[in-house]
Amino acid sequence: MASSHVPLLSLRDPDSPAFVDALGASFRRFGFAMIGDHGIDPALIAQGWALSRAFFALPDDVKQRYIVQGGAGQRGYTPFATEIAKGAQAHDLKEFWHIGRDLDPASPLASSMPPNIWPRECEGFRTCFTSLFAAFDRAGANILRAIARHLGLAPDWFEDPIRNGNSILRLLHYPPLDGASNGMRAGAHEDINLITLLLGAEEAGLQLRERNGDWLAIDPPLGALVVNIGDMLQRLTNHVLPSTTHRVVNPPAERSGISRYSMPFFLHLRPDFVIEPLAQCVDTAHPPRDPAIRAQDYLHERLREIGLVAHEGAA
Ligand SMILES: O=C(O)CCC(=O)C(=O)O
Ligand SMILES: [Fe+2]
Repeated sequence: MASSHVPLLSLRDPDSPAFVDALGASFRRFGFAMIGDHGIDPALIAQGWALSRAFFALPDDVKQRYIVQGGAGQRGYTPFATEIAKGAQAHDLKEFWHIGRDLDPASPLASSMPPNIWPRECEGFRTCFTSLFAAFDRAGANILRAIARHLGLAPDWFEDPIRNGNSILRLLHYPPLDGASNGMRAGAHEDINLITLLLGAEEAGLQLRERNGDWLAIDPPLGALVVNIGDMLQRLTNHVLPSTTHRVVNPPAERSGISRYSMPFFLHLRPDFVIEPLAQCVDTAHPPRDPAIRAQDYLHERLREIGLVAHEGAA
């Protein structure tokens, strides 16, 4: 079979027609892109990795103090084997920490974006991840400018829809496998949000599902950003840009004693933004596929499906 791979792009000039074309082509083909030159400070990223390792190395009873009861895993700590991919039999073999946007508590959006919590045990955590959140937010906005151009929209089209977006920075830890583990590091799923920016995929395991059903390993060079389309952008573009199914498979025996760490930034729309297919992506041959829905309502529907929001009556 002809080899296919996700090309490595540079974000040095996000408005250049060459970048816009290459990014658009990669997203249409794979729903994924790889960006080497993303502009996020390597020293800040290195500090982020060190703090993530330090937090997950804490004893379970300490980590569990940072579970936000009734918070749908949107802030703080979510223990090992809590999240489950939609329709999967076994829970994911991962634990994670979520950081959201620091919003003025008086903002009308504050009810759908709870305040952050911070682990006392890890000095510098708040400062580092507040800066990293802002850096991912900027890189994401640049990628969305290129996506807007690719779709024939004004380059600043996404600026207002993502202002005060309900984005989340996730620190992920996939612990060593003991051999008896039932399930997968992350079962096959699609991301809920607009686009995802992921660091850490150089430790093998991430795979995307090609249109023909084959699984394709994502193998970025050290430090590169893996970017993928989520369901909200798929809905907005009437499926022109596909939200591609992906998973994280368990390592071979010789790597199974090693933790895997990754850091996805789920870039979300403003909670009150209404997602409906763009006129640029609809014609008689391609009628609208999905009904209009508020970003916040869609998020809640999906969080229930993956086990993070309790079912009706249990909340
Ligand atoms: O850890 C990875 O490489 C991917 C994580 C992922 O797909 C997710 O958290 O949605
Ligand atoms: Fe994902």
